[in-house]
Amino acid sequence: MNEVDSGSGTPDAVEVAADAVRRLTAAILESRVRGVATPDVSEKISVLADRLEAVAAHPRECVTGKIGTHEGALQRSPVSGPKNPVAIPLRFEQCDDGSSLAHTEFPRQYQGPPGLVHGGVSGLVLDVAMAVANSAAGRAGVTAEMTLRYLRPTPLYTEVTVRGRHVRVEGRKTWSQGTLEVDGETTVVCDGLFITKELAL
Ligand SMILES: CCCCCCCCCCCCCCCC(=O)SCCNC(=O)CCNC(=O)[C@H](O)C(C)(C)COP(=O)(O)OP(=O)(O)OC[C@H]1O[C@@H](n2cnc3c(N)ncnc32)[C@H](O)[C@@H]1OP(=O)(O)O
Repeated sequence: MNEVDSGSGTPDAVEVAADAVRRLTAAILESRVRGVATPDVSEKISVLADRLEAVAAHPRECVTGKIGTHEGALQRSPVSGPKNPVAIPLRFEQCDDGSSLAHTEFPRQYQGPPGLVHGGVSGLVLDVAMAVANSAAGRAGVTAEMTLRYLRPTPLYTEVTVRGRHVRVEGRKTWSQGTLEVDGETTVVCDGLFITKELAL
């Protein structure tokens, strides 16, 4: 089993900052924070945001490369990216049979119904799990269709196993399947159709 490249091993300053923002996001959502989120704390956070925004490149300058191949795609991904503060982040491994595998716990910021993972977030994660398996099979492409079946609730702060596998191909079409599992039980199944396409971004 190989870890799919989603980080350098030793976190760099951006990864450390992204992780701190992730913790901040979860903490801001906690009701207990209301008492300490004084104007002073809020102002400090806003000052930092202003400072970084002032030196950040325009978003359009950041987008480079081709889908499935460009360096850092997984590092900046909204699912697996250690450099992306909105990412969980998930560390995918590629199994010997080509499927993708990751283990995670979803924190508060991914909540849908109380205590449960938002269904759209499950879809987001499974899209990437399938895309990683497709890329490993040399079938990078874009998502054309996803059908999600929510079989059981997926709880927050509980270990969730994420799997993606490549099912079959026909011309430019690739069918794949992804699952979320908790305690060995499948909570969400996603069937996806991907169309092979190189994106010149
Ligand atoms: C070692 C491992 C390292 C891995 C390291 C890298 C990992 C890297 C991970 C990155 C993870 C990012 C994963 C994000 C994945 C997204 O989020 S992609 C973003 C969401 N998707 C999109 O934006 C797609 C938008 N749609 C489009 O661009 C176009 O509609 C499409 C899908 C490309 C199709 O357009 P097209 O190229 O003109 O193709 P077209 O000729 O219309 O159709 C081709 C065939 O597909 C069929 N088709 C097209 N659309 C559909 C549809 N919606 N439903 C059913 N059939 C369809 C057509 O009927 C046609 O079938 P045939 O006639 O050939 O039988």
